Amino acid sequence: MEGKAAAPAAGTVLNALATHRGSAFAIDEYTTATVELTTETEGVTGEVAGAPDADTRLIERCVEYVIDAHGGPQHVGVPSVSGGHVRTESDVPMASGLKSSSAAANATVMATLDALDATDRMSREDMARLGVMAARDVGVTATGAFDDASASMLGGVTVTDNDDDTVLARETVDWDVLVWTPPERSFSADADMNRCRLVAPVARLVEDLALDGDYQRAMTVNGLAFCAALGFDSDPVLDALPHVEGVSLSGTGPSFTAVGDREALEAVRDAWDDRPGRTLLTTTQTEGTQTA
Ligand SMILES: Nc1ncnc2c1ncn2[C@@H]1O[C@H](COP(=O)(O)OP(=O)(O)OP(=O)(O)O)[C@@H](O)[C@H]1O
Ligand SMILES: O=C(O)C1=C[C@@H](O)[C@@H](O)[C@H](O)C1
Repeated sequence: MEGKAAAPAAGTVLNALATHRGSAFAIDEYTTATVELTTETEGVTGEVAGAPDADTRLIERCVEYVIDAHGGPQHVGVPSVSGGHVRTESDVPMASGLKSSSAAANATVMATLDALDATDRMSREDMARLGVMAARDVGVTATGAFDDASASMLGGVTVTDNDDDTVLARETVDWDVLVWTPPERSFSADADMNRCRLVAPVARLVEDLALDGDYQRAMTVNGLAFCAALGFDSDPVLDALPHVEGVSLSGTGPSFTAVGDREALEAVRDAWDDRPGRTLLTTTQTEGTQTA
């Protein structure tokens, strides 16, 4: 029994760390999960291609949850599924603000369902919720990050309430996207929630703008507020503002994303290329997570 799925990374419109309401958009960069299930051995093992020391608890827990729900004798007969192995391969740098954890969880949940021939037994929103449950269990998230998970699962841009894991709004968007990823990492679980709560009034304004569909201005206000709250230099935002309306720190950093038309983003790239790390010109993604 083998299944495979690919989930897109995402960028931030509104960081949920202040109010637990967030907004994110899917981008055309992927994490792929391959899952093999067995009826012979007990337990689930995980592997991240090219990163032998990576923490695999999130993807293992995702497989376990899907087996618990859909791998029993009533679904697959006897013997039922008892274990498996999951391997991820990713273009999305880990812990860089581009929602690597949500992409890994979504790809793994859908790949496990694919291995069970059961992708039609769950709604896509519920698949994202299962990944969020696993992320909460293993402690890789601050709020559950349903904003990131839903954007990566459904594609387009979503606005969510991460306390009850509901989608408040979803739209498809067609933007070019510039990403700058510095060499450092920044784990969401280590973010200073107390400092983020200080910018809650600004986060509520960003939410209003996002729910009005004014995503790009929302993003920029978010970027300035969360650079201050999370201790990141806001100069990358200022570099971009002569050229685009939408630019922000993504997730809990250190990556930044800018959105707009390609010519404007090429001008931003000239400025961001002087910084250490890598820049990438890509686009938004509207299909979300898919079997591969
Ligand atoms: N390709 C992957 N395969 C397996 N697990 C992964 C993968 N990518 C990320 N993870 C898990 O997610 C954790 C990083 O989560 P974290 O939320 O800090 O990063 P992020 O999602 O990239 O950041 P942000 O939420 O700011 O965008 C890793 O420690 C690992 O547990
Ligand atoms: O771990 C979390 O709860 C989050 C992490 C970041 O990606 C944020 O951008 C997101 O809104 C919530």
